[in-house]
Amino acid sequence: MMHQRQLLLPSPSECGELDKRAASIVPVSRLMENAGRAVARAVRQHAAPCRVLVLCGPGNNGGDGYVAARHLMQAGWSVTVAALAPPRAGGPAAEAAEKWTGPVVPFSASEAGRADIVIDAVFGAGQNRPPSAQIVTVLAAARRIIAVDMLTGVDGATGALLCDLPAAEMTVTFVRLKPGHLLYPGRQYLGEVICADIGMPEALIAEISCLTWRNEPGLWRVPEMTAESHKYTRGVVSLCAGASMPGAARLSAAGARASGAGLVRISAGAQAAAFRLGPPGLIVDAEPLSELLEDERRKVWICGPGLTTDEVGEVLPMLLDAARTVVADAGALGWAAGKPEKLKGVAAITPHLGEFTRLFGKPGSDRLGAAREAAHLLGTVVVLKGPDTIVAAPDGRAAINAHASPALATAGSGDTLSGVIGTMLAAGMTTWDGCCAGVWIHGEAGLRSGAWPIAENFDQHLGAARDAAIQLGK
Ligand SMILES: NC(=O)C1=CN([C@@H]2O[C@H](COP(=O)(O)OP(=O)(O)OC[C@H]3O[C@@H](n4cnc5c(N)ncnc54)[C@H](O)[C@@H]3O)[C@@H](O)[C@H]2O)[C@@H](O)CC1
Ligand SMILES: Nc1ncnc2c1ncn2[C@@H]1O[C@H](COP(=O)(O)OP(=O)(O)O)[C@@H](O)[C@H]1O
Ligand SMILES: [K+]
Repeated sequence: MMHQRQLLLPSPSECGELDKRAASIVPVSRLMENAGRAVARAVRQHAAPCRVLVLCGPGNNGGDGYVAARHLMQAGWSVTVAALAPPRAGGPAAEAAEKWTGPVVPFSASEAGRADIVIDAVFGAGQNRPPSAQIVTVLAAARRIIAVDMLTGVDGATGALLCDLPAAEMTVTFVRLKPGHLLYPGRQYLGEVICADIGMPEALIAEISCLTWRNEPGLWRVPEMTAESHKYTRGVVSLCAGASMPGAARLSAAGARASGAGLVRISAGAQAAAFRLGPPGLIVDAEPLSELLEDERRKVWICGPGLTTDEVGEVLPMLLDAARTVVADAGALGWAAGKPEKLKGVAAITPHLGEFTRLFGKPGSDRLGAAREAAHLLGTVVVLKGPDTIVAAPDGRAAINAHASPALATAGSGDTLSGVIGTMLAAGMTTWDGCCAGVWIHGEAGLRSGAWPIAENFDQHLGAARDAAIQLGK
């Protein structure tokens, strides 16, 4: 099982905090030696011996570059170094540069173009502004790039692109991945991302004030079935259905059932007859919602899939008045467009980027920060869906999900997700844990669904996906 601490995604500034604390225990020069050696090892495993140019910046990222160059040369590779600027005198990078005895060439596009592989050690965690045109031109001339810590031009905190970039084949980072390694658009420029252990004391990692994690089992635990389980302990999920888009509510209900809810009931009102033609295990209620809400066992409600904004307006305020745990999706998000405060009181919202924008405005290049702000503003968990789904809690915690597949990008897939999240909450998980687990299980089902699935296919894999989450979380 992954420990929560192993899943931390420190931002570059949190890494700076870590480096400062570490300095009194492990000399930075030793961490740098380990980092550079790890880069050289990764390069040797990745490619056959060839001509390598190491581009070194003035900071510690450049320092790692000088160390990597030395180790590759010692392994018999043909290596040259080009320095953007000399390292700060007296620092660990200057020490590493002094130990470089091989050829130094100009920091130029022609040198980059001559090399078989360019190692980018220009800037890493210290990037605080866009790279100059000179740096962009030199990187663009490279045939193959391997990045040290982070590709120059990708913001490690947000995954935002700071300039036009060629893609790296591989990125070797240290200690922990950073948010920018998982967040798009940066993620698609990093190639394979490897995280090397460089001897940073684990106890120090537990001390930094980082509230961002990779979304994997271990961050949360999914309840198991026990011999005494009954349908109410497994959890009851209720949904509101509408007249015009019955499919969405049915997909959401199917997602809830297939991910292990004990009982799923759909409040269909006048549409009950139509819903009763659906799967026999789905319980369809025709009674008015006010009557259904008298049953206190029906705590968790999904509101939005398949509902028009008018229909949401009729039911969502009633659910909130009755203090239900509400997962608001689709139509419920449209109902609150431009007035997100209408959603105060719901447990979780699950917008895709378009819905998020209609609620809160364009998130800009820092979606992680925007999701956190939205969660804080509403006091609800925000699941900002996409290839790098972000789950943000009002208290500042955030998880980034990389466990998914573009196979999920098919209409109805979001409805399935709201059902899975409903099941996790009905099983007794906290809202934050349940949303994170739901997103991971949905991603796992997508990964198991083969090529080009339709939303209905995910259901067949949700049980196994939940089981995988249980087993991996042990
Ligand atoms: N996290 C860790 O535990 C370790 C990190 N190490 C390395 O240290 C790196 C961080 O080192 P630094 O903090 O020195 O930062 P960088 O080497 O990334 O940047 C150095 C300096 O460049 C300047 N700068 C940033 N963007 C610029 C731009 N676009 N144009 C011009 N100048 C710019 C900054 O002001 C900064 O002072 C990491 O990326 C990693 O490679 C390792 O050496 C050792 C251990
Ligand atoms: N490229 C992708 N890679 C991984 N997951 C994706 C990708 N695109 C979309 N998804 C996931 O698919 C689901 C789509 O949900 P949504 O946009 O609400 O669609 P719909 O409303 O049609 O159901 C979300 O869970 C989202 O995270
Ligand atoms: K770099």
